[in-house]
Formats: sequence, structure tokens, C-alpha cells
Amino acid sequence: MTELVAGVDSSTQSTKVVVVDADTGAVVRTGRAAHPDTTEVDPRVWWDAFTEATAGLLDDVRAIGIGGQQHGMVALDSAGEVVRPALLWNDTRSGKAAEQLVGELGGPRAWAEAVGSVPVASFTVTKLRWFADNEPGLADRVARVLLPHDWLTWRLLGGGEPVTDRGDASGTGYFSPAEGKYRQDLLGLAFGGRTPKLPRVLAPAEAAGRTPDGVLVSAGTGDNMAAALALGLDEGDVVVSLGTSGTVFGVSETAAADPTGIVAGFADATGRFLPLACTLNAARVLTATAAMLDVDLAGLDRLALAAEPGAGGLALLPYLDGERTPNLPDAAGSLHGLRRTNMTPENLARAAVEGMLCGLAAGLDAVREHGITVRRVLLIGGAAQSEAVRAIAPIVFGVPVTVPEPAEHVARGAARQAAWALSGAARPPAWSEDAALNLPAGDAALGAELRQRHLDVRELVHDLSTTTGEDS
Ligand SMILES: Nc1ncnc2c1ncn2[C@@H]1O[C@H](COP(=O)(O)OP(=O)(O)O)[C@@H](O)[C@H]1O
Ligand SMILES: O=C(CO)[C@@H](O)[C@H](O)COP(=O)(O)O
Repeated sequence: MTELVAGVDSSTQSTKVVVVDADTGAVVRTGRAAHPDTTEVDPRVWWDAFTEATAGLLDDVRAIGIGGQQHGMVALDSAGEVVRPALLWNDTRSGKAAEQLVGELGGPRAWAEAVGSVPVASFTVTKLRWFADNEPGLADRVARVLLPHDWLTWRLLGGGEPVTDRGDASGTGYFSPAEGKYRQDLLGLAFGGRTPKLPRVLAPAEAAGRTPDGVLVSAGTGDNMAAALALGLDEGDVVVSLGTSGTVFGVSETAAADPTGIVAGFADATGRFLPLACTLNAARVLTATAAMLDVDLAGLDRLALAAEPGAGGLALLPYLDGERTPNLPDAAGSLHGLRRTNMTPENLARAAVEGMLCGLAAGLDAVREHGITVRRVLLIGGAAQSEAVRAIAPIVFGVPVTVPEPAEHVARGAARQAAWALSGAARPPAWSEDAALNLPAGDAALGAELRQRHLDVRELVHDLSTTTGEDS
């Protein structure tokens, strides 16, 4: 008889759930619920969204796994109560704290060597420093720090010892992916000498426990690690995910340690590594531009596709919510190259799509420099559904682009981890290949021109010599 497993994606904008056949990976049911558009959130909001999204879906499910947005700081007191709303990965208030911490350990290289990444405002470790400096009374009450997926897993189990996995732990800034252990010294350095308890790190296929109803719960992981697990990446496959964040990542056998801070040296959910570059502005660049132009997302696609490549000379640096890569937490977006003749809705729509994708193309170059072969891009996340993105990405990236279906890869990856934990096998279940849209590489010369113009405008507008990086 078919066994069913569930996977959950508790990401920035929403909770998504899939129930799948544990042997084949075929999706049999889905659910979703929205999250608020804020950068600090009471974790109970995620639990409510989980409850809404899973309503009526889980009765015959044997195992479940949670994928969650990375880095969020969930601080609990000794009774397990939330001390303050969780600060999310896209909350940039800890930009200065990040700078201080980088300096205190001896610079970016020291951090890259210690934990595989140079912390910027997104990382949990910098949020703890901001917390200690700005709310010391509350910080004194903190007995335990978890990540969003750890907290949801713990709620699902109904208590007990909280757990995590090495994929999500690798985004804290106080866990070494290369050594597979916490750096208590860095936790203490960040949090004013306080060393709250951290969740136990489970092995990739280790179960976290069972729910009060007897459903097996897998370790869970970060959302990008879950997507990588769903897609079962081969050598040469690099994922570009266009959700709230834009991420670029591939699987590697060796740990990355990039002192420029562009590539984060994360761990994956299978025991390997996941070098990853992340921008703070992706799908919402399109929703914000559509709102400005008073069209829906399909209307934005039509406008962008009606413009010539290069948007008549308009270039958008889409740092609308500040930016993480490059490290400009306080930046705003800028529109460059305006002339009376090119100020059309079509050109603005195209500049938004091109600008967002050029930021991700810089991430592709960065992971290449860290030993990842980019033979094709697998395009996922909400904005991978955009017709304009599908048409323009092969030009900007300069390699073939595959859009795998069905779309909820993070939730499917979490489900695959649950199926793996349920099976007790040495490897994740071999699910059949997803159906996919395969797009050939676009015009290479045009792509190079668009990418170079983006870099030129970036240099004109922003002084990157003061941001985190080896050369600063
Ligand atoms: N057809 C589309 N065109 C452009 N953007 C889209 C489209 N469909 C969904 N999106 C965008 O995708 C985003 C949600 O993507 P998702 O990967 O679920 O984000 P997250 O994981 O950060 O919550 C939303 O901003 C939504 O507007
Ligand atoms: O911070 C990162 C990666 O380091 C983000 O990718 C978060 O994990 C949020 O993901 P989305 O909600 O944008 O998918």
C-alpha cells in the first residue's frame, strides 16, 4: 500500500505543504497559508499558518519534515516562551553589528575559516549581537536560541529536546560546517558572553521523534537545502531560486570558505556542502514594479516582453529592501539611464526583470569561482513562473535554463527527507525525474553586455570598498 509523507515550506511569505507518495514523490495534496509582510514575526504566526495550511491534509500521513526560511533568530526563555518576535533573515537592522563582529574576530577571512561564511545582517549571529546591545534586559532572559524550522519541529513534536540539522545550523554563524560542530566561543562573542542552549544537530536521515499522534518527524532543514534535496542536483546543475530572496547554489563535496563574503559556505541536507550566494531582492522587485505600473504580474510580463533587450538603456539596481549581496544593508534601489525617449512602462518592466536577474548572474560567477560547474541553471521559486523571467533568464545567465515542475521544491525536499527518515535507508528515496521546461542559452554577447552594464552602474552608484570583503 502507498505510504504518504508530508513536507512543509515555512518561508518568508507563506507556508506551503505537499503530501506525496513516499516511493515515487508524486504530489497528491497541497495546502498553503500566507505570512505577514514584516521582518520580525512572532513564531506563533508560523504555527497558525502551518495549522491552516495542513488542515485536513495529514490524517493518513506517516512522516513529515519541515523546511524553513534560514537564519531567523527565535529566542526562548527558560519556560520555552518566545522572548521577543523573531528577527528574520531580511531584517537589516544588524548591519552595523555584523561589521563589528567581523572586525572583532580579526576580519572576514577569520570568519570564513571559522564558520565557512562572513556574517552579514542576515546571519543569526549578528542578530544576537544587535539584541544584546539594544535590548539587554530581554537578552538576559534568553535560555535557548532556535531557527524557524527548529522551532516548528519542536512545536510539532509537542516539546522535548529541540533539534536542528547541519544545513540550517550552517546559516547561524556559530556552527562550523567543515567540522560539524557549534562554535560556542562565537555565540558568546556575539551575545555579550551569554551562551544560551542550542538545538542538537541531527544526522541527515535521523528522525527528530514522533508527534503526539505518532507521525514520524524528520530533522527538517533550511529552505534552500530542502530545495537542493528535492531536485537531487547533478554535477553542473546550479539552482537559481527567485522567492523573496534570490539564491544561487550547487552541491559540493568540499566546504567553501569565501573571505569576500559573497559565497556562504553552507552545509546541505545530505552530508555534503551547499555554497550559496543570496540577494535580498528577487520576486518582490517584480511585484513592486507591477504595483508601480498599476498592472498585475501577467501584465508586467507583457510589458517587459514588449520592450527591447536592454530596456532602451534603463538599468535598475533593485536594492529595494536594502541588499545583502553586495553587502549594502542600508541601500535603496536606483534607476539609471533615464531619457525622455526611454521612459516607458515597457522599459521599466524590462529593467526590473533584467536588474533582478543580473544580481543573480553575479552570484553565478561567484559560485563558479568556488569550484561549482555551471552547466545549466534550474530555475525555481515563485518568480520562476513569470513568462518574462523565463524569456530573459537564459540571456542574462548565458547557459541553458530548466524550469522543473511541479513548483513547490522546498516542501517536496522536506517530504523527501521525511520519506528518507521513514525508510531507514542509506540514501534518500530515488524519486522519478520531474517534468521540466528546458530553455536553451540565450544570446551570449547580449547577456554579457547586460551583466557588464549592471556592474558599471553599481560601481557608479555604490562604493563597495567599504562593504565586507577581503579587499576592503
Ligand atoms: N507569475 C509570477 N510572476 C512573478 N512573480 C510571481 C509569480 N508567481 C508568484 N510570484 C511571486 O513569487 C513570490 C513568492 O515566491 P516564493 O518562492 O513562495 O517566496 P518565499 O519562499 O520567499 O515565501 C511572491 O513575491 C509572488 O509575487
Ligand atoms: O537567507 C536566505 C539564504 O541564506 C534566504 O534564502 C532565506 O532562506 C529565505 O528564503 P525565501 O523565503 O526567500 O525562499
